[in-house]
Amino acid sequence: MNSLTRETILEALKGVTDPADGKDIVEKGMVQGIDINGENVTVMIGVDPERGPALEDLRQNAERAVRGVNGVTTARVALTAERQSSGAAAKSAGRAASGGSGHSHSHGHSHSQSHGHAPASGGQGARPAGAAGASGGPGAQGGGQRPLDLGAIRSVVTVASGKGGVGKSTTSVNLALSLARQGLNVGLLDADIYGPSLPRMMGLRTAKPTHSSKEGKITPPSAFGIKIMSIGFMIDEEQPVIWRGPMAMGALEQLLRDTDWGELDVLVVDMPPGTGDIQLSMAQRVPVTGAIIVSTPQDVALLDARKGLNMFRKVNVPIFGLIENMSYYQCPNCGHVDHVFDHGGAHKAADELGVPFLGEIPLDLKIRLGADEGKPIIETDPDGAHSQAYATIARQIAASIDEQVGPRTKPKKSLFPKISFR
Ligand SMILES: Nc1ncnc2c1ncn2[C@@H]1O[C@H](COP(=O)(O)OP(=O)(O)OP(=O)(O)O)[C@@H](O)[C@H]1O
Repeated sequence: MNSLTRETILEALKGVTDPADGKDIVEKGMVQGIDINGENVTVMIGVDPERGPALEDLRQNAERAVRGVNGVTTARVALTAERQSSGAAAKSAGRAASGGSGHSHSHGHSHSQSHGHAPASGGQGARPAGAAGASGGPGAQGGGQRPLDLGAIRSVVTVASGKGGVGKSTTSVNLALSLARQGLNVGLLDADIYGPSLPRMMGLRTAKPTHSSKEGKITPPSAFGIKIMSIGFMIDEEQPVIWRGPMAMGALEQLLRDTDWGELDVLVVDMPPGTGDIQLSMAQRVPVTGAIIVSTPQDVALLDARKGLNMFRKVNVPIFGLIENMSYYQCPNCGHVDHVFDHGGAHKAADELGVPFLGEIPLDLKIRLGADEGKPIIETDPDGAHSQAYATIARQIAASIDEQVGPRTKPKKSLFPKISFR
């Protein structure tokens, strides 16, 4: 059982000072995020982007401090920009200024599980469109936020959950693979910039993106025929300062836009858990074609799932439906089905909330081991019952995509602005 806490990490970081004034970085509110994943700790430190290059010592000191905490095996510290004027943010991200860029980062605190400390995005509405713009204009509420132009990406499907640990990433991976097996060109974006798990789940722990021959673009690693991008590919001890300019959301936008995705029928986005600012920002800035909510059968998770639904509704993102994960346990020997939790809750909730129920995925060791070992069950047991369950859901998603953006046509040429990764 992991005994590491946010408090222990913060305590260690108190010994790290900002060379500008000798004050400790915790006191100064520079610690913007702490993610504890077993014995692996990732810390985000907010700095003025101008000072980024001069603060490598500070970063290394912080990394040493965290590594020195009892129980920590891997410590990663990344510098990110704490404050930017909207003009500077727009320039550095090569995009029109968004409501998210001129925020004041009031919180000097950190997080461990909620992942919810991205800049607030000004609370403005999105224009939820198919990535090709097919369902365009009418969804706008409040204006102000311009969704990114995703060029040759035909649709974007976000996989969200009201709380962590419900199996959202596992579901994203298996649905992406299932969609690919159904003949779609699929990409997978790990939007959980604080606790990225897709590199591990796709067997790409040591993979790295490379520079693309297309100017300003990076070629993402691929696994099982799917292109994957994750901040997890960049955060490591050798190459630690990855996005000192843009803030959390800006980094995510860069990942999205700088990646040479090629032509995709669907980009599956594994959202960070919860319904905080980054999720809202994502839903506003990315032209999401549809959202899927993953929930476990427990009531509390369902309450959280409702929050997730409401968030997407608020920004007019079509909800493709609810999935109940770890729904039941089927004995691998005798086939007996055991409803470990209060089975069927998600189905009932979906009915009450007027959203489609997409299906249920059993609690199964094979699914867990597959995800944890980078060998997703869709690949290891493509014809098994669990893969069939994912396939049934994937077919509904493919149909919903077609409903939103129209049947497959030749994707449009990318209109991404040119930005460089620093
Ligand atoms: N259907 C399932 N059967 C068995 N184990 C599962 C199932 N779905 C997910 N798991 C396991 O549950 C754990 C949490 O899953 P996962 O990381 O996908 O959740 P998450 O909601 O993305 O979590 P986080 O909020 O931390 O990003 C993992 O160990 C995973 O292997």
